[in-house]
Amino acid sequence: MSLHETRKIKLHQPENFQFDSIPDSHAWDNLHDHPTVEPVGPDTIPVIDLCDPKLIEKIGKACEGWGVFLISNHGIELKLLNQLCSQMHRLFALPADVKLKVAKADSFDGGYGGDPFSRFLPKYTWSESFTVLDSPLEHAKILWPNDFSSFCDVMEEYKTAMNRLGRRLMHAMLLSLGVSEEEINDTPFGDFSKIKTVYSLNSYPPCPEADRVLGLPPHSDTGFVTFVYDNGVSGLQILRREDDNDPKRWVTVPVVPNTFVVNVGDLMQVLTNGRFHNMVHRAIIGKTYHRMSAAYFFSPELDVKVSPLSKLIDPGVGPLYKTMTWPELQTKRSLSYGHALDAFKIDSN
Ligand SMILES: C=C1C[C@]23C[C@@]1(O)CC[C@H]2[C@@]12CCC[C@@](C)(C(=O)O1)[C@H]2[C@@H]3C(=O)O
Ligand SMILES: O=C(O)CCC(=O)C(=O)O
Ligand SMILES: [Fe+2]
Repeated sequence: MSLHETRKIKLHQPENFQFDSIPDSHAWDNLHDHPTVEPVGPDTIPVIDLCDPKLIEKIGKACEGWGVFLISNHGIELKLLNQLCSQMHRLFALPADVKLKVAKADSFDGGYGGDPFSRFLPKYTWSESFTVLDSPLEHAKILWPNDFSSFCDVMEEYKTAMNRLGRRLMHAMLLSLGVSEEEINDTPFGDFSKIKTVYSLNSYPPCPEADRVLGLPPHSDTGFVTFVYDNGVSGLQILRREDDNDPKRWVTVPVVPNTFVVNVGDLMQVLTNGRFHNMVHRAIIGKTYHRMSAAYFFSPELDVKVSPLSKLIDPGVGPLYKTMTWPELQTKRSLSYGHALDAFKIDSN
């Protein structure tokens, strides 16, 4: 398969590149719009131990002040996480023509593809991804006709573990805002068991001109929260700004063994009526190491209506967002790049 053919589906195929310098199609010119800083001093991203007696307080502070944090002691076995990384390696090591057999028909489908923003942006990303909606079985049977179950078994275990972790974290986040267990159980998602399973496995191959290419352009995720686990190679950056007077900067998320990065998504901003803010992030590329990550989008079933929780609505101000379903928000996102939530804002005038 030629580079030209793979480009038609807007995909970066590292094995197709024979280059002395990167092709212009992949060279971004606005990567240094804000300075990049290390996560130190005031930019130290919180690491929260899920067994900390002060968990609720710490989570609340991290969500209000940051929108991103790392979690340790999360209860997911290292053995499973190592298996997840091995399966990611196995998947992305497949030849391009095999991976393309399960190419996404549309950017919001499950399957293999480039990044979903490429249709809005002038350049291609230096990445590939495989998105799973519910189960990878159908695709895995095409990728590995004689051995699909080792991939599926690991993914099934990962899904069960992540849904349990997601529920636990959502409870802690809402408890931190004073929403009681009873009130959480009265939400349309009950105890957060009405959850749609969606995750993306991402691959960011190294690039000799790493500072001119981009893995994923800046975006916020649309679900409640996203859990990112990577293979120990750094590359995730978050756009930090404490208040309007603070200069924006890209903070590189540190690699801390056996932790997940958690970031607040659009639907969490809606649910908390703006108390917690979505987090803009991007993925950059390294010069030497191949980064892989699994991003688990903890989000409601597709027909569930999400609106600000009544407990969190200031009576003097009212709700800041209209009721929406996850697909309605995603549809807005698929029509333009950035600010999908604005379409659901309630004008306070
Ligand atoms: C269900 C999904 C979540 C997701 C859109 C998608 O249909 C499949 C991929 C996901 C992803 C990955 C990159 C960032 C993101 C914002 C995007 O556009 O596609 C997320 C999506 C999301 O959070 O809505
Ligand atoms: O690879 C990462 O660290 C981030 C991935 C991500 O932001 C996404 O899949 O939405
Ligand atoms: Fe993301």
